[in-house]
Amino acid sequence: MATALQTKDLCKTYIVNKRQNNVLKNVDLTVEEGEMVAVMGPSGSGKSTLLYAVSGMDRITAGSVSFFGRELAGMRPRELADTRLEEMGFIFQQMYMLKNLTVLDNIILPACQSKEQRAPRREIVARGEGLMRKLGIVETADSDISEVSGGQLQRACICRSLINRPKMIFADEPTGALNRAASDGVMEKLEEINREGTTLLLVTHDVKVASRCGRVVYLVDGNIKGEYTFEESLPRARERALSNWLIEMGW
Ligand SMILES: Nc1ncnc2c1ncn2[C@@H]1O[C@H](COP(=O)(O)OP(=O)(O)OP(=O)(O)O)[C@@H](O)[C@H]1O
Repeated sequence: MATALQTKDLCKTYIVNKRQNNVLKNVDLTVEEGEMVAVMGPSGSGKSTLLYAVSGMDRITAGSVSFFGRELAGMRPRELADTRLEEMGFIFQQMYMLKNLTVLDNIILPACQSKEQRAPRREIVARGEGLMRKLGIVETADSDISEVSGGQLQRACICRSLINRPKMIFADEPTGALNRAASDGVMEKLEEINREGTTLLLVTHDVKVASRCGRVVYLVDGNIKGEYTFEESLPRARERALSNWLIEMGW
């Protein structure tokens, strides 16, 4: 297995109104291929900033981010955009679906933009429908995005994140807008995708969501304060163990 992601002394500073905000401070994080890792931490600790920095969505201030052995900072803008389109998948709490397209058209959009896939539209449509079937939402293919539930829409976002067969998925609060049942359904699918080989890094506030991952990284004030690797196998035991550990971390 390769190392999917590695940061060394990663720093991110925002300057707002001439005031410097050092959000990430020398973060060293390694995610191996095939892992499913949750990032937790207090509000404002820098979780989303970390996710954006390691996925090339935001420029870093100092340090390095290596994605499957390639330095993101060393890439030209076009190469970075192609890497994000072809090799990374993104899932956000806000979903960012285009309102004037159907659910299926939203899902296949990244494949239509892909240079690597270069598949005829009917093949792309078949792949999109196949993913929708797998995620249990194929009946919503031709619906307008305002006509489906939040849980269905988030599953559609997962389909979209998978359409170009990414090596790694980055998810920012993927279940944040969902009720417990819909959240469990989304997490089951993300676990399944992970079992099939896709590496996942996800930010969450939810102990139940994080307890479905293999490892939890705890961020405080822009630094990794600790990490927890699960040894328990039963869901309840995992949740309890993680809750106890989070309390020790000061959560
Ligand atoms: N685009 C931006 N410009 C300026 N400051 C920003 C920007 N994005 C985030 N910040 C600041 O960075 C800090 C960390 O924000 P971030 O969203 O990464 O935290 P978080 O841990 O994800 O928080 P939450 O759990 O509340 O979502 C905050 O002080 C925030 O104000």
